[in-house]
Amino acid sequence: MKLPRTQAIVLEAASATETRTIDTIADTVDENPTAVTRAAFELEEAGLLRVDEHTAESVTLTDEGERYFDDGLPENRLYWAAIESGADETPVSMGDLIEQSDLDGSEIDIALSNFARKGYGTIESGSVSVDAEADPDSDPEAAALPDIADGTGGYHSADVLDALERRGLMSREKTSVRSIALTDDGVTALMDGIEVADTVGQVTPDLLTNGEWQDVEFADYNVEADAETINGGKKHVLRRIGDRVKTVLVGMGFEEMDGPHVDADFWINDALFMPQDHPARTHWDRFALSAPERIDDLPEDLVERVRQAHLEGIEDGDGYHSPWDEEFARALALRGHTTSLSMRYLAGHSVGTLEPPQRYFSVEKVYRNDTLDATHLLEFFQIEGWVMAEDLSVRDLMGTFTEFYRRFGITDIRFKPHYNPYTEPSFELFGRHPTTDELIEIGNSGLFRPEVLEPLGVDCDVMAWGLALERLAMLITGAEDIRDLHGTLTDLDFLRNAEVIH
Ligand SMILES: N[C@@H](Cc1ccccc1)C(=O)O
Repeated sequence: MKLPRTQAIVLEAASATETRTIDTIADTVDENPTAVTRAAFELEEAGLLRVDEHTAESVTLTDEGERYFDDGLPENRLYWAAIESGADETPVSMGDLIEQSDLDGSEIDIALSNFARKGYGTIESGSVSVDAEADPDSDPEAAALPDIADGTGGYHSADVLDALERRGLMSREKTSVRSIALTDDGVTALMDGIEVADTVGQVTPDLLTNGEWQDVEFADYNVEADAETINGGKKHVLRRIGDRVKTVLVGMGFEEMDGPHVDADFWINDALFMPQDHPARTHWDRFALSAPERIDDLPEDLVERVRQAHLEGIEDGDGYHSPWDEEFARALALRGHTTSLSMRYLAGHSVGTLEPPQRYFSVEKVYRNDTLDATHLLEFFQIEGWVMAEDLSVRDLMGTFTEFYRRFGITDIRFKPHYNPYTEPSFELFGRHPTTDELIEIGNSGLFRPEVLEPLGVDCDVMAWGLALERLAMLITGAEDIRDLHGTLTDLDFLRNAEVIH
């Protein structure tokens, strides 16, 4: 029988009496496992081999585990230091021991709790005594570390592996292992003799340049063969959705704004007619800067007009009549919303005075001192936007959102009357989560009040909004916990597989 080279050597390396893993075969024939897998599936198709698949668990040391493998477990180091200080005869002061054992920071706590757990001795009112009979070197956790390090740790008892995993010294990973064995037909084929056919599995640069590709016979390509999954680098799902949002908004005629992440309270709050004693302006909610503490320059005329609006109100309105302090307005903080950018643009401070009609947006990070939970992060992306035109109404606002979300396949949008110091009327937006069916808040919006617009020098209508990119991402991907999307608890499988419509 004639077989392509890889198939021939794989068949010869296989046995009828025992199954051998692809990795073992790959080692024996000195080929890469992917090529061996491909050949094995082709041989299976020809009825010459059986390919079995099962999942196996492999265990590896974490960085911390590696460290203890090199230096010894902290509790063992404490034990030996104690023995050396004679703590098997008379108790020794803990402070001295810690110094001698060279344990640092978090290792001390780890050493103490495991020392007690493993019965190496007792710790009483600051003194340590050890049990001379204890044998930390044959402690099963210590004994498992070298084996895990060289890849044979899987044979240790589940209890020991569990304990190491709980301590964060080891992690388990499931891998799928394929093994092969000869079928009867395979044995017969081998006995009849195998010849290597001149087929080529892959086009190489050499074949192309020397022209041989014209003469060689190519191996059939099995598109159904199970191949190794390669997780290549890709843009983060949130970034992909953010990019899509930008494309959609640009398509709807919007231009992009940018500006500082750290900004003066003046732009973040005062220009928005947020009273200086508003609860959101306390240290509870904002991340204030200590160096530098204040912005150097603010546009003086504008500051004066904003101050007037706060104190006395504008023509048809009434101000807050509460104190307004320019120093307070100069304080710097991480922006809690990107409406600071809208203020800079509307004031003519970023790209000069703007005449209606205008449409602007940004998809940028904002920072809030919130409590982390399934729907809140301390930093998130806001989709800020505004439209400046004559005679805008709530209908325009709703129409814009309906249009925007429709581009992402989201058609069930609800509006709830709301209050913002800077918009009137104001609406919160809700969207239905595709898997939980719950309505989740996805944004906040409204028409800027004259108290905001007049000092900025804008004499037509401006409707505006701040939408949460992460919430949009939850609606698009079905993620139920925002922490799956970014942060330290991200679900890697989710990030690898989540689809974003482009
Ligand atoms: N700044 C608001 C969003 C918003 C922007 C503009 C107008 C109305 C609302 C928020 O962060 O929730």
